[in-house]
Amino acid sequence: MYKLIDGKVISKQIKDELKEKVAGLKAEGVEICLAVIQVGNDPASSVYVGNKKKACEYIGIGSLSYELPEETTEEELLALIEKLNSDDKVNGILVQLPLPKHIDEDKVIKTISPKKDVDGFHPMSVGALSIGQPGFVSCTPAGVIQLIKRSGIEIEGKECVVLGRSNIVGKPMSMLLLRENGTVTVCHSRTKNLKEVCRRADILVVAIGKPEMIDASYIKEGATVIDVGIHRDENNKLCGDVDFESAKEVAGAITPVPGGVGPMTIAMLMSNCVESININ
Ligand SMILES: Nc1nc(=O)c2c([nH]1)NC[C@@H]1CN(c3ccc(C(=O)N[C@@H](CCC(=O)O)C(=O)O)cc3)C=[N+]21
Repeated sequence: MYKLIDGKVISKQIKDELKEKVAGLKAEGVEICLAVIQVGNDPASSVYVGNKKKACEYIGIGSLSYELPEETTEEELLALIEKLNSDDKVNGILVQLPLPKHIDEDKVIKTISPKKDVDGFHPMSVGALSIGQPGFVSCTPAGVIQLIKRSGIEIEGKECVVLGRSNIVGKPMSMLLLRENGTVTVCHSRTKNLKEVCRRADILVVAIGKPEMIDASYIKEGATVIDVGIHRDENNKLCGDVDFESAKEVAGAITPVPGGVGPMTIAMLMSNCVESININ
């Protein structure tokens, strides 16, 4: 019998803890504010941005939202970021990705002050994580660590396999598992014997970006399986990178999609916003 790792329940716990902290800070006269920038009106992005604003409201964090037209130039976006960088009332800046093709994402990410980089995407934040110095940690991998720990699953000494090597998930995920004293293997689309490598894992984190690719045959009996993927099929139904129905037959603990990692990403964004007061 598998244990369902419920991201809705755990993210609610975290948000409630943050809400209390924020109320305490308010009583001392400290206000927190997140600026959210969206360029264009991709419907999926609008849903995420809306969820972030709702979470801010719930916790008591102020939010400024900038909905810029698709034709916004890179210069205009960078100028807005510079303005928010030097605005003392703004603690965190989030630029929703992906951006329209005419805007250089790397340039945008580098322009956000590392002190306000609540997404943890700035090279300074990534570098700090890799050498164990304080800085913002990318929200999705941070959320995965919370899911594992708050489910009472130990990471130290475990075989951890991360499937995927993106800058936003796979790479920071491997650094975080290492920080927790896991033994970490990162694999990807060119890995030989992928199935065998995955089957070594006590903890398997899947962020490969292929709908329902990982079935029971990739999973060791009793392993913890965390599914970072999120896809929408032709009937608008959400699914992950893991074939849940198959995987649950062998996994010891597993996250669903939706209701797994997704809600944690937003909870950890809120956590980074609260953390930002120690950095400013
Ligand atoms: N600068 C930036 N930072 C991000 O953190 C960022 C981004 N850009 N661009 C897009 C991705 C995606 N992302 C998600 C957040 C919440 C859910 C989430 O709450 N998912 C729900 C389902 C939501 C639904 O119904 O669509 C769930 O899995 O249960 C999913 C995905 C943050 N991202």
